Formats: sequence, structure tokens, C-alpha cells
Amino acid sequence: MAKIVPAYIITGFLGSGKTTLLQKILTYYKEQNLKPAIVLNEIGETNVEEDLFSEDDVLEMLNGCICCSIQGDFTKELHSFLTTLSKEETPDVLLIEGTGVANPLEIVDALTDPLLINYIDLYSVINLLDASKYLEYQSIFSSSKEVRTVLKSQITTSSYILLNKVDLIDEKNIDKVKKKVDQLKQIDAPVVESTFGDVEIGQLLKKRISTSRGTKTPLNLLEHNDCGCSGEHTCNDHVHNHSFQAMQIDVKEPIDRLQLEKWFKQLPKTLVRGKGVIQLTETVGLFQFQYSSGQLILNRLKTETKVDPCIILIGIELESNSILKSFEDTLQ
Ligand SMILES: Nc1nc2c(ncn2[C@@H]2O[C@H](COP(=O)(O)OP(=O)(O)OP(=O)(O)O)[C@@H](O)[C@H]2O)c(=O)[nH]1
Repeated sequence: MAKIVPAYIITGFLGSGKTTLLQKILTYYKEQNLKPAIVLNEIGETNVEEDLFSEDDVLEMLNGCICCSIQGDFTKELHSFLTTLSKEETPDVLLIEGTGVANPLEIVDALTDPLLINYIDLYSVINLLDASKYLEYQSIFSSSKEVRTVLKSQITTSSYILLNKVDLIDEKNIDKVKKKVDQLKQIDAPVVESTFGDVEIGQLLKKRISTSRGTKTPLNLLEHNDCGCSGEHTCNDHVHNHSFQAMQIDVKEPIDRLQLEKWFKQLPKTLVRGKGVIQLTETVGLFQFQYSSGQLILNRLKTETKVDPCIILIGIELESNSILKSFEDTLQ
């Protein structure tokens, strides 16, 4: 491989809209006849969204976070992915979607490993914030320290911030969120409002940093403390091996859509995200579903999937036995 591949990290808490944005970026590159490659990382064992990227070059990293538990594997796999390609096969750009609980700085760290430094130049760390949940996630009364720490690490280490899901809140609350984000973010990182990741794509993909060997471009991100905080505030609670977990429920029977929604709403608040592939009682075929920001969204699967029907739940200290029992009692 001869060329250095520009790379972007797409970061953002669980359900903030990373995959939605990633698909828009892919469309943009393909319209210009460019060849993007994607790294998809999931904490769980199964990628239930594989059909969304069925036509793309994807390096899947499952069952752990490339920012910590599988960082070494990530460096090695990405290195062999890039070095086995001929010049023609080499992607024009690499898009890395971290898990919703990733600390971007750890991914920057992996990309600047001696194994990769000659192959990749990181252009920007794009952070999506779910504007509709931000104030709740920041509140010490309705969220946990882990959630607040992850959010903070993502905001402080990003070079571009998308305030997404603004359709779900009013102007007054958008202003409150902006004020809070301004106190944490890097001075030169723009904060842009969006719904479903709709933004001016040229600005979004602007080169804002550089990790290429020998560049003189200031790498602001790495000039911050290890946790990504600037000198203006302190942070002692850098998460490395965070306590988020994923549990998987295999689904044997079709599910009633309204019952599923009701079931999600009564689960403990420590559950942050749900997704999966299921059959519905009311109609034939397989559906992919997303549960985030209190919303359940279902989409019919467009392509064949190798994934058996299942539900993935992500949160903190999930009591898997009682969740499984309530699932079986209510939905199976
Ligand atoms: N109302 C609303 N929903 C959105 C918006 N952006 C994304 N969504 C929906 O939110 C859900 C989660 O979006 P994803 O793009 O999968 O979020 P993600 O950040 O990749 O989620 P993780 O896989 O948990 O990391 C999907 O059902 C999206 O359609 C938005 O701006 N407004």
C-alpha cells in the first residue's frame, strides 16, 4: 500500500445518530466515485445492522471496545487490512465508528501506533450529541457517573460537534445544551445543530487535525491531558475499562410491536440502548429495530441477513436474569 489514507473517527454516545450520519457520509463519497472503507465497532457479539453496509468494505470489530478492551487487536487488524491491499484496492478514506461508550482519545492513540502511523492520517474526530437527552445525561439525579464521564470524554476530545436530534427538543433547551457543551469543548471545535445528521458535508469533513508522521499541523487533541480535558478544567475520572455492558436475548417467537415498546419503557433507567432483529406478529418478514431517546423505530430488512432474531441491550449493571425473565413473561 503506497498512499496514506485520510481517516475520520465518528464518536457519540449510544443512540446519538452515528450510524445514520455514517450512511450519509458514505453516500457523499460514493457520489464522487470515491471508495470509503468502514471500521464498525460494537460492544456486543452481534452486529444487527450489517444489512446497512452490505455493499461496503467493512472491518467489523465486535465484542469489545476498540478504545480499550480490544485496542491491540484493532491496531493489528487494521494494519493487516490496509497492508494486504494493492494500491487500487486501498480505500480513499477510512471512517471509524466507535461504540457509543468509546473514549475517542484512545482510538486516536491506536491510530498513532507505530504500526499504523505511516498508513493513516486522522483528519477529524466528529462527535454526535443526542441533544434531546443531553441535559438528562448530565444531571446527577437522572444519570450515572459513567454516562457523564463518557459524554465528557467525547466532547472534550472532538474537533467537530454535531448537536443531533434537535427535532426532539425546543429552542430553549437547545440553548441550554449549547451553553454546557461550550464549557467543555475545544475552543476551535464548531458546534452544529442537526436532525438525522443533515449538515453541510464539506464543513463536516474538513481537515481539522493531522496525525501523519512529520506534519507540523498542531494536533490539539493530543496536546490536552490524557483524558482529553483542556487546561481550563480538571478531570480525574478518565474511563478506560468502563462498566457498560451488552446483553443479548435470542428471540424465538414473533413479537407484538406495541408490547415491545411497552416492555422497553418499563426497563430500568440504567438501560440506555436497544437494537436488534425481530419478526412481528402483525406482518411477515424480518425487521431491524432501534430503541434510543425513548423511541422505538422499526425498519423492514432490505437484504438477507445472517443474524438470527435477537435483541441487544446496552447499559450499566443490567440485571440480565430479571430482564430475561420479564422478556419471556411479557413477550414470548
Ligand atoms: N428523532 C430523531 N431520530 C434520530 C435522529 N438521528 C438518528 N435518529 C434515530 O435514532 C436511532 C439511533 O440512531 P443510530 O444512527 O443508530 O445511532 P448510533 O449512534 O449509531 O447508536 P449506537 O449503535 O448505540 O452507537 C435510529 O432509530 C435513528 O433513525 C434525529 O436527528 N432525530
